[in-house]
Amino acid sequence: MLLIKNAKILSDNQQTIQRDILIQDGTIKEIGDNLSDVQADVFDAQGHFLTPGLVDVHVHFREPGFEYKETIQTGSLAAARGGFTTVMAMPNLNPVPDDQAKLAAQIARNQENSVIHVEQIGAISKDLTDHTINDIQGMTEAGAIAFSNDGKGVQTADTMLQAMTAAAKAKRPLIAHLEDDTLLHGGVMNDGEVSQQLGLPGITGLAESSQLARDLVIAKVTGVHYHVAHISTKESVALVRMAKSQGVHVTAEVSPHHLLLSDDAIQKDDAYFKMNPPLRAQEDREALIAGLIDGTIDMIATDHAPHGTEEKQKSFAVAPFGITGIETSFQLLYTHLVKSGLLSLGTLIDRMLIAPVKAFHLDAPTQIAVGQRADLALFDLTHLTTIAVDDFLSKGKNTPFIGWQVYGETQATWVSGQQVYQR
Ligand SMILES: NC(=O)N[C@@H](CC(=O)O)C(=O)O
Ligand SMILES: [Zn+2]
Ligand SMILES: [Zn+2]
Repeated sequence: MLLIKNAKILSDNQQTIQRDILIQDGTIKEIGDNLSDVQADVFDAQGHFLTPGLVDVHVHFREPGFEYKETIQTGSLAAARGGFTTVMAMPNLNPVPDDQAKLAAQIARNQENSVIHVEQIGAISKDLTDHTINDIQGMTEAGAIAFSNDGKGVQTADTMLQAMTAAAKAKRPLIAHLEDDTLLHGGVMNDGEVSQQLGLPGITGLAESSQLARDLVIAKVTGVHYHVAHISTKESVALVRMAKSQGVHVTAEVSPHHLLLSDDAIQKDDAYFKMNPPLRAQEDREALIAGLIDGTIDMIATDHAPHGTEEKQKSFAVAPFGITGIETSFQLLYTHLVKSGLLSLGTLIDRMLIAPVKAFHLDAPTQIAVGQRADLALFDLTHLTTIAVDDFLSKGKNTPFIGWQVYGETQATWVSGQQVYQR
């Protein structure tokens, strides 16, 4: 038994109230004032903010195939340090989980090596590239939570139509990484003034939004739950807003880095700022924040994309796309969206927990209540700390947020009442 004393939790009317929480057999048994239990281990939360563990629908844990970047173990420990207790893992692995047996093996591997809950996303098509649609029904039966070719765009309307039809039939969401290869022209960062100044080839926002427009009309016809990964442009936000108003079953996620940075933050050739989609213009960033506030963008997902330090220290032109993010997301967003007055704490928790659980029908608690599984995270909202790479549990040290000053440091994380992270 575990007794968490003096925790601040969100009340029904979005205020924080101080409570003690008693946990037995992995479940919340009692919530009250001045609880005591002689048999329980006591954890003093010291007035910090306690929430159900956060949920991230977009992470890359790299195992199997790229264990030098991350493993399921290091990725899940990093997630726990970020206050996350449930994540959805992308299938750009080697081998790619693209059939029923491989998907089942990947689920077993996740379960064996992770300290948190990891749901597995299956690949849409063979090797994430050619046009053979995988066995969506078979992988659904093996436990795939959704389907995506993340890392690659689905290039043809025909492939997308087949994939959406199969996913709709299997009642599984289809997650789109939007990227039209014919519009890339070798680009490595956002196409604009900054790319011109740095002499780096640009990626037009049309590579994302034109494919999104195509997908939304196909999604409407098929009735699939269509989810937009890492939305990055103002045109894409407008398209999702319009599609929602027309009853398309569409949801969207935005990453912390697209909310907090734009391409003008890139002042030199530094590949820690290189990710896909790229950091866009200031007006795109503003549209993303507005979309997050009005609910056009349903949720925040980190797109935690760890890479080796050596490969990320290469030039922008050749380094791999992607930044690590799961350990820093809550504190960055709390500091720069909540403390700054743009969002309430309750809305941030909605976008990082409640909305993802609802959209993907995940088995994860969304409130601190008696009978709920004790997946919990404790954050210190009052002390300022500095993001330091030496503190990372992820193998990936590649983030442009190193050195940023933030509130909201994780103090502890529990999964089913078992502590999986302690500051
Ligand atoms: N986001 C990235 O820049 N990279 C991701 C792939 C992806 O999410 O598209 C990766 O796997 O490294
Ligand atoms: Zn992607
Ligand atoms: Zn990704």
